[in-house]
Amino acid sequence: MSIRLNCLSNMARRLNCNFSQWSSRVFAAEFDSRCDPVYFALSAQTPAADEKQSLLFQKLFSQGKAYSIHAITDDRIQRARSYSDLQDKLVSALPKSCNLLQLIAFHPNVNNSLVKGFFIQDALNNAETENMLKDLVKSEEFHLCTYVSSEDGTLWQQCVWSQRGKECTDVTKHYITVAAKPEYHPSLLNIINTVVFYSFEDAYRVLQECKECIPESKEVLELADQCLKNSTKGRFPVIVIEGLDATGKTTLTQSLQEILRGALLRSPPGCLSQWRARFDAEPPLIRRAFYALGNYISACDIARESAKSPVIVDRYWHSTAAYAIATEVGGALESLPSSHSEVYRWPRDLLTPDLVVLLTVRPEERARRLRARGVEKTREEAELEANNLFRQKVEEAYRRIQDPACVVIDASPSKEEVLSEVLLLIQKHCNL
Ligand SMILES: Nc1ncnc2c1ncn2[C@@H]1O[C@H](COP(=O)(O)OP(=O)(O)OP(=O)(O)O)[C@@H](O)[C@H]1O
Ligand SMILES: Nc1ccn([C@@H]2O[C@H](COP(=O)(O)O)[C@@H](O)[C@H]2O)c(=O)n1
Repeated sequence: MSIRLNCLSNMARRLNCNFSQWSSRVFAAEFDSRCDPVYFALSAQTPAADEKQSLLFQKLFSQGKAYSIHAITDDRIQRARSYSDLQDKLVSALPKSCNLLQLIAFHPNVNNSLVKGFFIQDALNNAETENMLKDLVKSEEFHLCTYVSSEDGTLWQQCVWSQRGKECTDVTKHYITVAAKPEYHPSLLNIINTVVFYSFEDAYRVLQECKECIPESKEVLELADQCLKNSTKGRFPVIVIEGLDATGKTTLTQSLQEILRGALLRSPPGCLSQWRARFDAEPPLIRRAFYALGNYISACDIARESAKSPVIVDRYWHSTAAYAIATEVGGALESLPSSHSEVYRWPRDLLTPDLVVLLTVRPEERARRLRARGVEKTREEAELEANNLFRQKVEEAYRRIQDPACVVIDASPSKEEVLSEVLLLIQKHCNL
């Protein structure tokens, strides 16, 4: 069986072997991002045997040998980067007999309590797997557990492994019980200020914390320092064009610029282009903070240009938030935060456009355009094409963002038809 990697993310605060820290956490192991995870908790007491529970745990733990592992550090930047490194190590070094799943631990309804790691099923109970995982624990960066059953196979325990001198041994054991499915998907606990930032300061702080490990952050921060934090819009309208890849944003924004004799800007702005690939390679916490700051830097240009002419913007805040939310939230479309959730609010200190148009295109037409263009796709866009569910989630998140909400138009018709529809919208919303 090949290594299967489901949707992934980052870890929260330091985890040690103190049972009290873990006892109230719920764990979720995700077999498939489209289905509900298996939720389980730890218990100090021997739980009553339960046939249904036992069958569920058989599926999870008894595939040869099972392990869980996650990074341990208080530093959120280091934690996010360790998680990414761990993912790379596991994907490249685990034997083919292993199945790699996402494992998260969280306190239900407690924001930012989510801790992310991996669950490993080794069908062949390979010594190589155990040695590799024990080596990782030696670096003291990671916390490793194994899962063992009672003799009759009805009860399961989690054993925490720890480095004692030269030996890595299991030091504590806790019973495992099935936990209730939480009201909201646990990934919602870590959206605000982890992948979506609602103020200049919050995004800026992340890059400040990165200065040592990512020297390029200093240059991005210098650019951010130069921009006015509360950019005020000029008297001309600001029109943002949003949409998934190949929905026609570039085509439309160029036509609008010509017809309205306006300025054409984009987010992230050109001055950040040289660092984009660098930050795209970083974990979501850092990558999303970079894009968030990009919006504030673009806002300065928008403020300046809107004093002189109408401004057309190719992607802005809606893109930053929609992609971040859709990527972070595992599971089905229904797992997205509900329409009234605060995650869809506009940042209080970011320049607000007069009109945001969301271009939507039927999936077949979008795929046709992508093929016709024949350009290399970014990792995320390649995933978009492969993953129809993710595409739907990004689009739905776009639609839910408020104040300003986007006006959705079907951009599947010809370029001329799309342009005239958007010009009508501009007339209606922007007094042009
Ligand atoms: N209304 C339309 N009908 C048919 N083809 C279109 C239409 N609008 C754009 N296209 C074509 O679709 C392709 C993608 O368009 P475009 O580059 O404008 O999209 P985009 O949203 O800017 O993509 P990206 O976000 O990847 O830059 C181009 O080849 C373009 O000529
Ligand atoms: N304001 C923005 C703009 C873009 N992104 C991220 O970039 C990707 C799409 O950019 P393209 O240049 O390919 O159009 C997308 O994956 C977004 O995550 C952003 O976050 N904010």
